[in-house]
Amino acid sequence: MLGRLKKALKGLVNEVAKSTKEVTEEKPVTPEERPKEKKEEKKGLLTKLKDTIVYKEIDVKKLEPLLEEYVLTLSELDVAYEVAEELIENFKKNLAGLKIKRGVDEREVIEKALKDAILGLISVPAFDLIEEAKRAQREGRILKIMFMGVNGVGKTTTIAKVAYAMKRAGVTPVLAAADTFRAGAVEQLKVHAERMGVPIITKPYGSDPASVAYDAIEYAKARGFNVVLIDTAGRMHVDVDLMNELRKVARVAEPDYKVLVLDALTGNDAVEQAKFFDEAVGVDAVILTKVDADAKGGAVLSVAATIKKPVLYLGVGQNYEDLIKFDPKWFVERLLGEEK
Ligand SMILES: Nc1nc2c(ncn2[C@@H]2O[C@H](COP(=O)(O)OP(=O)(O)OP(=O)(O)O)[C@@H](O)[C@H]2O)c(=O)[nH]1
Repeated sequence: MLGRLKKALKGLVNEVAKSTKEVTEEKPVTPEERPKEKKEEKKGLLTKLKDTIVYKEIDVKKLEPLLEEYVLTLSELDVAYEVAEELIENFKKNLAGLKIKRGVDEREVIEKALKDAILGLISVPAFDLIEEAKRAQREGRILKIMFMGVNGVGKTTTIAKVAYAMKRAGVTPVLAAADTFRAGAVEQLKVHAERMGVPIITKPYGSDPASVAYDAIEYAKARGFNVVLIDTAGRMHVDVDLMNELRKVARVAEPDYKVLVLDALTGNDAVEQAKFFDEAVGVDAVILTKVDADAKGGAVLSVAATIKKPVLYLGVGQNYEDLIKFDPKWFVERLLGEEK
């Protein structure tokens, strides 16, 4: 998971660490720092030590070619080019003027500069769907979440994972099988619903998806459920009909959150999909799937940095439990911290 990106970033830290140089600076001695009268005779050596401070700094200018090379390295690992550029630019700013004191591990300081650069790109206010579900239940209202995404990204599996997590937290959701475009999709979601013991509202193949969402909300109201998870059809994002259909589902269901499911393995295309869906329908948050199978790792960074919408979860496998909460700090630790 994220293997190659991790390796590249560690490599970058090492390269930068090699280019630190020692600086010796004369520091004027203040009267308080002057040795006391009695010790006057020993003054010579002591004063000299006190007068000079040695630290290391990084010649960022000299590093330019290396850093530029890293923009390319990162973009080969699915970090969108503009994100890679911004990341390196921020890293450069964090390095400039750094004074690494004697005895301090320079790698740690450089690592922190890189971590901060990444955090600056991906830290956007997030929310927790499970906590939101619990809150809706406490307040006796209905939380509506609409899931979107192109074919095969893992949308149905992700809805099942979210439903599972909610059920475990004590909130049973109602599923709305509003992907009436693909006959198999309804069946697939039904299998999950039965396995987990959560209600599902379905309609025959070809029915109006907005009406399925509407019925599921009515069902939840009538039976006292507090969450409705709406599946929608996955087709290519450039499909105009699909986008109109999604807008209609959104208009009818008035979801609290529109969550876009993206596949980490699609790399830069995930970023394009995110932009497209955001412009066409509006996206509140993202869930990134198949991160377990993603050796490159850049998609997570790119998506979070490009659309400035929170990544809520990462899908890390095919089981219901394989959904982990995404936290930017956890993510940078995972990338640059100790091997876990
Ligand atoms: N390794 C891995 N596989 C996943 C993950 N999430 C989903 N999958 C697999 O991806 C494949 C597609 O998942 P679906 O849930 O059917 O995808 P979908 O987006 O609903 O597909 P459509 O219904 O065609 O739109 C399935 O084989 C899932 O098991 C994940 O986080 N990791």
